[in-house]
Amino acid sequence: MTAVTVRVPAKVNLQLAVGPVRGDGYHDLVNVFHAVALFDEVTVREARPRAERPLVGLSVSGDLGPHLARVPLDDTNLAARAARLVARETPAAAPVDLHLHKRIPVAGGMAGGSADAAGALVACNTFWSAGLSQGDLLALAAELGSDVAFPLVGGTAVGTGRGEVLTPVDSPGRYHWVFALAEGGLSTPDVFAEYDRLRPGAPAPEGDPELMAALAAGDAARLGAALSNDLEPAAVSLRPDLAGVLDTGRAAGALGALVSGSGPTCAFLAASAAGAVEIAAVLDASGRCAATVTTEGHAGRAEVVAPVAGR
Ligand SMILES: C[C@@](CO)(OP(=O)(O)O)[C@H](O)COP(=O)(O)OP(=O)(O)OC[C@H]1O[C@@H](n2ccc(N)nc2=O)[C@H](O)[C@@H]1O
Ligand SMILES: Nc1ncnc2c1ncn2[C@@H]1O[C@H](COP(=O)(O)OP(=O)(O)O)[C@@H](O)[C@H]1O
Repeated sequence: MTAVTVRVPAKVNLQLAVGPVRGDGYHDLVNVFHAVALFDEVTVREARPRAERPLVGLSVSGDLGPHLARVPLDDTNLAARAARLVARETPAAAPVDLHLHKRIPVAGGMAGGSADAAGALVACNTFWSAGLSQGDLLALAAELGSDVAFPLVGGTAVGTGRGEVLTPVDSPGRYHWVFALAEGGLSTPDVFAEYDRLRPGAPAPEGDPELMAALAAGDAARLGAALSNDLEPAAVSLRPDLAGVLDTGRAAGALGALVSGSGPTCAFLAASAAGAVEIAAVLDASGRCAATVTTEGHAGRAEVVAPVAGR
């Protein structure tokens, strides 16, 4: 095999209930992940011959403008870390070049780095014929971050613990989404710290039965009304301009609106594909966001799209 490409989805959180800070610095969550059809692609190929061949070489491309420069190309890149974890389990692993083609905004609350890490786990497992099971990959994902396991499962799933313990949700609905992308990003730890400041003594997180009923029924209007994110006040406190973005999308007819994860991307649920295009047009014309993306959910999990056989 000379190359493997894995396509891996972004996420939005349909519910994000956040408990008090734990002894280890994390927060217990009830995190309803929903994969959307906005994909990064992770390609692994045999490393080009060069003077010094690191185990994992890294390059990045994409149309994200200035966002792309904020993707680290050193050992801290989550996808490179993921590749090295697979190599740890695969003594015969030969050096590879890892390429990330990014469409998911960076530090946008849509788990782009986590998606790349999940994609790298799947791609390296395939490329090196490492033989790791889905359970093995989920365990490695949890070592990398709270959000890395979800793209290995895809669809819609409830995350508990710090978000890494996943229970898939059966949902027949096909939902139409608009994402309003922001200039700049928000740091996830900063948003959790602002949450602790705004809400000392938060209660233990609880799932929302109304949201689960809306998902089971595939009822977009009901789902829109049930969307919730405990981190939203913290994200808006750090980025007050997001309040205007949310109001603009709501006034344009969104069934529901919320900050995605720790933000600053804002997500809007539309009644139809045409409705999503209209909401996006209003957001674009408002000048309140950097760009918009319309797409659908839920999307599938990380999957190999282009294995290239032979040498
Ligand atoms: C908020 C969420 C919602 O899905 O997503 P993003 O907005 O980042 O996409 C996640 O919980 C982010 O998960 P992830 O980005 O993987 O975070 P991690 O690397 O595990 O942790 C980074 C930091 O975030 C905080 N953190 C993260 C998860 C959690 N359950 N409690 C926390 O307090 C901690 O300060 C931690 O040091
Ligand atoms: N492959 C990657 N893509 C994007 N960011 C990455 C990656 N690896 C590490 N990072 C770092 O992770 C931070 C969070 O990025 P990202 O996962 O895109 O956002 P979020 O956690 O808000 O969903 C970035 O600011 C960047 O420094």
